[in-house]
Amino acid sequence: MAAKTYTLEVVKQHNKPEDLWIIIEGKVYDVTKFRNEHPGGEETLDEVGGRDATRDFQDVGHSQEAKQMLKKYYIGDLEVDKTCKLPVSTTPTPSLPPQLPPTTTQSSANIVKPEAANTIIADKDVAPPGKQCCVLA
Ligand code: HEM
Repeated sequence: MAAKTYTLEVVKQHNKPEDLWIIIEGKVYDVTKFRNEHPGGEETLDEVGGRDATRDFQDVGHSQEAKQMLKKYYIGDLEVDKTCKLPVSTTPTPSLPPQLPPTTTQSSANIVKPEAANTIIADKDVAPPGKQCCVLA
């Protein structure tokens, strides 16, 4: 069954100690029950409630055990805003013009190579690293 998805607007509403959700790497976690048990403190989680805590979570250098614990609090995925420009790794390959086989009058140097086309698109259309879409903004 497909995972439940939540928009950022919905997640934002769960930002109170008695109703606390956070986002880590595009996944939504309900940490309401965990906040009292968090070894890093309740306030730490309160501060990131209702928003993307990916960077905060990574900056601490959480152990493998901590990463395993995430599963317990997972409630669904963040719905991707389709109007956002995502990093190139998640952008579907753009459709390219059909490539004609080289003829005697057309040198292969004139054919647009898919890698080259991607490079141009990545240069002007993709959000700079660290500014991932609207989520971390
Ligand atoms: C569901 C999400 C989270 C889980 C399951 C979790 C779990 C843990 C665990 C098990 C530890 C003990 C140390 C370790 O094993 O790495 C820890 C420590 C800590 N966590 Fe989290 N954590 C979560 C989210 C966060 C977030 C979002 C932040 C920052 C905003 C944070 C900040 C800290 C800090 C500051 C410590 C103390 C590190 C230290 O004393 O060295 N945690 N966490």
